[in-house]
Amino acid sequence: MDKYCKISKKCGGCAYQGIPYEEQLRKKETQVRKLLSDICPVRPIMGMEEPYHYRNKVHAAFARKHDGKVISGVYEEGTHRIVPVESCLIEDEKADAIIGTVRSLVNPFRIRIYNEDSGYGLLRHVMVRRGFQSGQILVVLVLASPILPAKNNFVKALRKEHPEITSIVLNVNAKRTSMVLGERNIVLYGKGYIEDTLCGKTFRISPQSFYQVNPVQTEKLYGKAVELAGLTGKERVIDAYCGIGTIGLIASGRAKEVIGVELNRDAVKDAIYNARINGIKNAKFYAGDAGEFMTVMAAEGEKADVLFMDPPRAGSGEAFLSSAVKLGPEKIIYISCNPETLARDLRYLKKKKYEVKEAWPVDCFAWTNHVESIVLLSKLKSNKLKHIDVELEMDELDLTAAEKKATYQEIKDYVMEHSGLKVSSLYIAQVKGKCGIIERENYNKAKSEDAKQSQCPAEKEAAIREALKFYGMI
Ligand SMILES: C[S@@+](CC[C@H](N)C(=O)[O-])C[C@H]1O[C@@H](n2cnc3c(N)ncnc32)[C@H](O)[C@@H]1O
Repeated sequence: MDKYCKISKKCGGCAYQGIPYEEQLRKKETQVRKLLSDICPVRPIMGMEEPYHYRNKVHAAFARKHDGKVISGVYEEGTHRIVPVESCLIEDEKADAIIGTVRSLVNPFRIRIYNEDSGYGLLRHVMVRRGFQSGQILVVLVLASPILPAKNNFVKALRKEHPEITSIVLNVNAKRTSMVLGERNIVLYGKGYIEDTLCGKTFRISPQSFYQVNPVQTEKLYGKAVELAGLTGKERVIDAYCGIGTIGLIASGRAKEVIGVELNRDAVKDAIYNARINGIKNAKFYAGDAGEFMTVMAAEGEKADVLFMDPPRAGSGEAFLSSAVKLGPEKIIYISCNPETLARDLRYLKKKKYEVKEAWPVDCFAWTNHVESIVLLSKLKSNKLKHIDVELEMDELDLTAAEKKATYQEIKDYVMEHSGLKVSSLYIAQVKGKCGIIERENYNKAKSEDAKQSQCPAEKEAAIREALKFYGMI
């Protein structure tokens, strides 16, 4: 039985509240399939076993009500009114408890709450980050000024309730902005960051650095991304939009060289540090705009074998993509949290001699309508057209949208792998016909109308149907 959140309507964070989890997964998979229907086959979505309390980063805005009561939570959609949140089905429970304690300390410590309209007051937000494997906890108090009265006692009181906190940072955000974090950090306790382990590597994560919010799904995401890259140890790999270097460092043991680029300087410092603490010597990280970086690399005639790209929701830009094509990697692994910009960028790459092989949706954001995807692209060989397989007699040339999703050979391979049965193209064509996937006339008919055709046996039909389902064709 799925759990239900009473404040979901006001909060607006979980658009899929009230929808059973299995159905959420189907909706997300269908969404990706629709958006990529003319681009590539979409594999089944990777869902969560326990889709609750997965968010390892929680942040709460603070306000004081007219009666003096302190509340914390999220902004009601489209407004600056705070919806009080004491517990949340997707947030880390320990983080919620820590935010509750900060709330309870505000009045005893006479901390003024920041007022968005007047710009007066001190406490704006609290952000908590928890390492999934390490259990380390970082609390970031976002204040409008660097001075927190009685700060040592405040830290002591917070740690008394939560001795598991490993670091507390005062972040100064004096600007009248909707950005949560300011630029300056003052460490009040501990190291000022947390470390966590992902895919066997340790990562330092500073307050301002990006880190995927769902660690269980992130391991699946990165595992699949590295698997699709099919590295042999000889490759020059680019990790673009690399954050704290996660993907590149995880891939580094199977590559000759890794080059990472990232806009956020704090994240780049983390990436360099992370290479060091993991004893990785074949990775370099650069701070800068990924598009500009790729443009310079391409202009200097550099080459790369594999490109991992994991841009923000807006996707990538023309400068990045056109330079990526010039660098000519054999494979591109595109990781995206926005299937719409993903589809746009894939269309561009498809026109530039890249074959979009397959997409894997991953549910990193249960109960919300967001979905992450990984896509494998491979560079078309110039002689590719000469290698049209005999199976292309079964013609990939005038396929319907559903047909495009898997070739005859892919269906045959799937059937062989999953049921051990060998099936002919004719049988596949017959089953497709039954499923309403329009075939060219001559697939189904023998040359002579009178000639007898063998009919697909029931057992093979069931196996072919299973493959068609797998590829989202029926
Ligand atoms: C979706 S995150 C991915 C980070 C990393 N690959 C990971 O999995 O943790 C996107 C990253 O792109 C960075 N970014 C945003 N715009 C950028 C740009 N124009 N050039 C380089 N990096 C950028 C962000 O700071 C963020 O770290």
